[in-house]
Amino acid sequence: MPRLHPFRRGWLLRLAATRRFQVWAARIPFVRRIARAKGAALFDVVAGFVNAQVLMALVELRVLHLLQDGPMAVPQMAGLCAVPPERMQVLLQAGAGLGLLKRHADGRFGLAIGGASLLGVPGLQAMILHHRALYADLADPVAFLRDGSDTQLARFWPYVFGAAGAVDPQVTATYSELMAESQVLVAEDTLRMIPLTGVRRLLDVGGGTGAFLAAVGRAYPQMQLDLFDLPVVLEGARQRLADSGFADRLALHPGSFRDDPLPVGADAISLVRVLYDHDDSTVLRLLQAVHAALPAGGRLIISEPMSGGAVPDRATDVYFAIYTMAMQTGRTRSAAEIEALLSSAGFATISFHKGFRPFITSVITARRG
Ligand SMILES: C[S@@+](CC[C@H](N)C(=O)[O-])C[C@H]1O[C@@H](n2cnc3c(N)ncnc32)[C@H](O)[C@@H]1O
Repeated sequence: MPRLHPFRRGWLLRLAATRRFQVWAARIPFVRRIARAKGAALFDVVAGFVNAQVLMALVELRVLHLLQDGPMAVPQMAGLCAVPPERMQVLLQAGAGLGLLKRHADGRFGLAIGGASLLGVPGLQAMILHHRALYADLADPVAFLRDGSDTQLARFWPYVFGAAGAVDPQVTATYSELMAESQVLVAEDTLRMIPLTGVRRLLDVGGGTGAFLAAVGRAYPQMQLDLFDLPVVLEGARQRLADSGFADRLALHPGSFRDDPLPVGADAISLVRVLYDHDDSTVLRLLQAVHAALPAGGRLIISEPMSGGAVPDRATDVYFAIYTMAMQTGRTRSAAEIEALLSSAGFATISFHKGFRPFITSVITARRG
């Protein structure tokens, strides 16, 4: 829609909210098309939670897996999923409505391309299932907004609160697995946007079990790799990376960036999906520590989903902003906010690279002057 003067825009908004306008709009062909598109978009928002819960049920009941070898009849699926047949029919029909399943002429249901693709995205099913905690927190959204001090999601991810060693290894393993699986797409996009040619040694701070470094290691066979994360997380990384094929160029540095200095010697440092877990003062201290650990001209790469800021973004300003709010400790920042923190920490030559899938990641690079 063309940009309107604020006065005319206010008038248009008041008009659009009247029933008379909507009746008129439905009669005029061109306006009717726009009104229908706006109506459909609005309905998508209204239906969003139900769509998401249908998806949750399909994943939890492993419906997509069950249909991997071919279409099945509703009674058979009902038996396998222990759901009454008439309810299973509704669920499968809903899955087809969402484009995940296909309803065949004989009434059986099979996988559609959408459902098959979902099975192919690494970590996506585990991600979907962990949303149970977020949805529980959002069951009363107004209560959540007024006082979000006790959320299930924060309990799901206790590592962000804990100092090194304060976290249960079992919980850490679950969390690290989820992070490592979902890291594949983040690494793919980050490395596509930011070639690391010329980097001799990369330190990945908060690098989890090393999934990002593994992708870097494969793409840059000469690069030395350093991984810094909480001791309990690096325990998991050690086993994972032992037979990765580049253990000889990888050094693990257990520690907490809240309390310990960062190792020096790398000419580039990456922070992948780290900043949005923490408040501004922790982020500023971390960026100052990164600045201190880099040599003059050293490079920092920040990769995470970012708010659209002045131009609100559908994915990051809804999903990630609410998600990080439920996490309680951090927030989804815009590129401009991260850039301001980088400047305060002493960085120069800061540039923003908007992701081609902003819901996966965007990147900011900066240099120590
Ligand atoms: C959201 S995860 C991202 C992991 C990985 N970079 C990725 O994108 O998959 C955040 C990481 O920061 C680490 N982390 C949190 N607090 C930390 C601290 N105080 N010191 C070091 N690492 C920390 C966590 O253990 C976790 O591995």
